[in-house]
Amino acid sequence: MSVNYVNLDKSDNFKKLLETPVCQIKEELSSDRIKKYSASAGAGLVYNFAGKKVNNTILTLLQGLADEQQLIEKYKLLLNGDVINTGEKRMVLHHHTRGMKLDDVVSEGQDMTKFYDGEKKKIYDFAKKVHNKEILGSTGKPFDTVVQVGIGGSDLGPRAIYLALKNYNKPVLNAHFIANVDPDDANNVLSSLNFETTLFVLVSKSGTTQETLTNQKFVLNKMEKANISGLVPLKHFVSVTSATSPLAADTNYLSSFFIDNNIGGRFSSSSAVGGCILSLALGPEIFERFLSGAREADKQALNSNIFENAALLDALIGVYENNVLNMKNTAVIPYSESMSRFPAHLQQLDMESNGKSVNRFGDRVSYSTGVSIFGEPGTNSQHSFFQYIHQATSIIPVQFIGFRKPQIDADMEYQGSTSGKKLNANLVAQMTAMGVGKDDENKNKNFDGERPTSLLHADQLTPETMGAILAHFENKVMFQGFTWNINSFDQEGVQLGKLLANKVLNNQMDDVLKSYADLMI
Ligand SMILES: O=P(O)(O)OC[C@H]1O[C@](O)(CO)[C@@H](O)[C@@H]1O
Repeated sequence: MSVNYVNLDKSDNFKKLLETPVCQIKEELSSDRIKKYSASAGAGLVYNFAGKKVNNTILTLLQGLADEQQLIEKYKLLLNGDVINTGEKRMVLHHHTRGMKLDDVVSEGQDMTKFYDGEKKKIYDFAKKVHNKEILGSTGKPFDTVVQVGIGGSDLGPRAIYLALKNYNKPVLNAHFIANVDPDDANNVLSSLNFETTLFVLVSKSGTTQETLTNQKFVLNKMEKANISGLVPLKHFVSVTSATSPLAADTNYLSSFFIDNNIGGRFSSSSAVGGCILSLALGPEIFERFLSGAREADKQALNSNIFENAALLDALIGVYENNVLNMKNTAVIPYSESMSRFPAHLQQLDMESNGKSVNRFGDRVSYSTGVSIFGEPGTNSQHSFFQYIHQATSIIPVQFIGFRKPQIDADMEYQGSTSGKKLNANLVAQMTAMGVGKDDENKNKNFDGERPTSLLHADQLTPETMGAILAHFENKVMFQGFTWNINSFDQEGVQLGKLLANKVLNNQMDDVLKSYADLMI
């Protein structure tokens, strides 16, 4: 299959979109539209886009744009192991970690399905032995706690998913996370733990990340200082890394699990990076259900019809908002406290992937790529930054996420309604207020409306739904990257800061760096 990688501004459908009159949500929104404007995301997850500034003309052009930019063909090439990550000359294989593939893919002589399944089986066996108390701490006590030490993609996704699912099924082991090199944070987490019953999962794909290696030392130091008779600190550590990293050579860990360089950090939640902590904390069965939800969403994303492919449609509407309507921010608001860290994961996923200025061939692009993302759970966010979203002069599209049922059967009624009903009443009220607004003679109390919203909804936040939500956004980011003709899978923009931090630590500073350093060190 041959495809053309072409900049967005060369697309005829994009040029037509620029000339097409913008539609008004207030005029379009109706109960019929709310029923009709829905696309399946897989695994029971549905994307409702009735609150978007799109009509049939615009949607037809977005379908044309998807076809013209060969988005589905490019997804298929990615699945089949094309070197899609041109910057790092790598394949992009995170779909394969959840069993989503078209054909077998071989990388460096290795069948990748066998590799990912093999590491997953090693993790499941290890987790079961920990749960069955066949594997014990070095002083002979069973493990009751697991702590992931890692940062960025080695922290955000696994942490968000653990928090999302720990209410669904009581954790087998309680999980904690240490990411920041802030000593107060590591100290806080460690101060509440019993080292004899704690297992640490050190996660670094590169095995060179300064913060993670420092935090490993921090933990080891604390364990040594605790002076517990018979405690062998490294026998409370497993590592998750790539086979080529310096960590891979260290055989002192209790066990080691591997990923490979074809999995980007921010796309690694369904690999051993998420698999190890989530299988230990929640159990292999829950992780397997999570993977099946992600796989369902990946399959749905193969559909070339935008009305049957939520990730594709979400991606295209996002491009339309960014490049035609000039909206450069997106708020992601889950009406679920369990999803409190999911917006933070999306910040890395989306902004590290699509915050680029050059196309996949290294040429500067003349249009904007990526959006800035922020978010907090509702209803808390209503009492915080929603004033801005309702009445500020700049418009921020809102991506709502909601569930019809809570995870725990413990709701109660007060003033005629349950807490869960109040939560979702607020969600639908916000969507309506943002789209339709309210006229008032007092301009201070006037709501213009015309704030675009969408809703990803499902019955309940289950492992399958969580997998589908994760994959939905991964695939959305991928489709947007293809539409903008950029490489979504490298992250050169994070290197300069790392280099300069090392210059400060090694005392190799120029005047500007030295003057800033004098303020802080
Ligand atoms: O897993 P590693 O190699 O420690 O990297 C952690 C994170 O650092 C980054 O490379 C950015 O600095 C992310 O892309 C990655 O998720």
